[in-house]
Amino acid sequence: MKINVSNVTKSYKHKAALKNISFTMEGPKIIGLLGHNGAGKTTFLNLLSGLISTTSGEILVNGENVFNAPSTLRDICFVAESGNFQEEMTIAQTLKANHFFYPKWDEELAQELLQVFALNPKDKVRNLSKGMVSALGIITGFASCTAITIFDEPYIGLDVAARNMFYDLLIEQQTENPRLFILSTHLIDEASELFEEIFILHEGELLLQKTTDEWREHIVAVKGNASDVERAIGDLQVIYQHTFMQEMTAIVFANGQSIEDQNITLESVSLQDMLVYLSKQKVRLGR
Ligand SMILES: Nc1ncnc2c1ncn2[C@@H]1O[C@H](COP(=O)(O)OP(=O)(O)OP(=O)(O)O)[C@@H](O)[C@H]1O
Repeated sequence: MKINVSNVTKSYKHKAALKNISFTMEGPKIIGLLGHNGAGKTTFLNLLSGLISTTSGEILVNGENVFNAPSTLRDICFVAESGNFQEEMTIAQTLKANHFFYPKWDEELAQELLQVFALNPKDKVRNLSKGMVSALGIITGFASCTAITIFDEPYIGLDVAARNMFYDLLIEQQTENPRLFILSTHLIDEASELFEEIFILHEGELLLQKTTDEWREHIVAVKGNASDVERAIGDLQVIYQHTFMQEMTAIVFANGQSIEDQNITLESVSLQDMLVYLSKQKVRLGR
């Protein structure tokens, strides 16, 4: 499955939620779609799922525009943050409707996960707690077996044990039935080990698209005396820089170049920190 995003802008009245972004996503893979509040993540996911249209530019899924080829939507399951279920339906009816819509639906898995998350199929959606709605979303996403499965903040209201269950399922499903999973979450440190590729949006722009290996290899924190750090980093792209009492920390994009100096130390940068640094400085590292 390949998603081509070309020059996409989405404006709501006078506000541009996405500003001329272009990139590709290709699966099977687990992708982390990250960004602070209002970055444009949900807007992008709504566009990809054909729920709203672009102001300009286009999104193609395997060469097809989802608006021109509605059948493509049967291969995209978007589990929205708010839980996009009908309040008056029971859990059983909700799953049945999804079974009907998604051609590759795995009913056995759906039944198994109902037990795992201890949901009663007879309960109405309107009477479920937030965590139960999240669990229903998780069941729907996995059982849909769609080539593109999207989870937007899938675990609101779920405790750590249930979240860990979600992570385990994600790994298990990616092994048994590989697909393109897009996971948008604010719990970055918790989920960062799962991601194979990372996209960071900020104020409607794409600041970073890197595989996890690229990010780990190329983005480093250089620490030491300010003059030593400056000499060591030379003309490397600086993402963030902070000096306190002559001690400097510079987060740099090394892009394969080695950084050497006896008096400096090199440290890895967590994904959570990188998101903060990139957004603060609005540095764009794209592809
Ligand atoms: N229906 C809408 N009408 C007007 N503005 C909107 C609408 N939906 C989103 N926006 C605006 O577009 C911008 C991007 O919102 P979006 O929900 O895509 O961000 P997000 O990255 O998903 O944020 P969060 O992490 O808080 O869910 C925000 O400024 C938001 O206020």
